[in-house]
Amino acid sequence: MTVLDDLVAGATEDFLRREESMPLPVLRDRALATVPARDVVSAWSGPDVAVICEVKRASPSKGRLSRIPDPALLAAEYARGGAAAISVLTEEREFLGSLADLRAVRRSVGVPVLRKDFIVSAYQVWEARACGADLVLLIVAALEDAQLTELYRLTTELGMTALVEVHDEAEAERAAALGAELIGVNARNLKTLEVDRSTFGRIAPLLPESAVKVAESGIRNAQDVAAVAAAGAGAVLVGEAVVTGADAAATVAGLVEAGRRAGGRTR
Ligand SMILES: O=P(O)(O)OC[C@@H](O)[C@@H](O)c1c[nH]c2ccccc12
Repeated sequence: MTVLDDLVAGATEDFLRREESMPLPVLRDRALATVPARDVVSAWSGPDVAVICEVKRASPSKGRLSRIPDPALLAAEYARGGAAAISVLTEEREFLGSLADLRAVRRSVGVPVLRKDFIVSAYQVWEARACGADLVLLIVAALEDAQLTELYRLTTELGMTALVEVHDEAEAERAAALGAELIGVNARNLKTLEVDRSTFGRIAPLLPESAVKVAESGIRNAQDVAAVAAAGAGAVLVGEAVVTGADAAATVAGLVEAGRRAGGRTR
């Protein structure tokens, strides 16, 4: 079993347990009664590199990163620093997240919110919407083509945007074939947990020009933002660097400023 297999197995067990207390028809009614999803991609099509900041307490590779007693407050700090969106890890076992975190964050900010989890079933997509999510992560490495297509369609039908995550050339091809408009390139190999900062530059040229490309993992500072921007990133997704810094809003503002410079604008 790879780390990814383990995470998927755990997330599956957990959603099946939740489904026992909230059957799909009930969840669907909730999701359909939730405020509509916020628009994502059109807002990020300008020259600036959008900065997506993550609420991340822990990870399998690093263990505990930050306590984050109040995710809503942290997300508000990210937004104050200029974050274009907030990613909320809802995986409970290794990342110590929850759907309650997602709901709280969605209420506290005006920018789009991503449910970051190991999504392998329609149930989890409905859950995301019922908690207010505007985006969901779909990890190509965790999904068969038929599942990927089904979950992508459902996400779009519910008015949300899918961030389709790839790690290698073959996955890039599958994301392109899907017609995904938002594609994340994860520099962390979910099988080995190693970060390879050359990943984005290698994979991005294989993706459709029209897709907004998100550089994920291992972004530490302004130089890292500039490097992926030069390789075609329209957005960056940052976790560790923003949860471990002393002043989250200031750290985010520094990355946002780097994203503006990369886009050729200064203000
Ligand atoms: O903390 P970092 O290195 O800035 O990485 C953030 C984000 O890219 C990472 O948390 C991530 C990317 N894809 C994932 C899939 C599942 C869980 C986590 C992730």
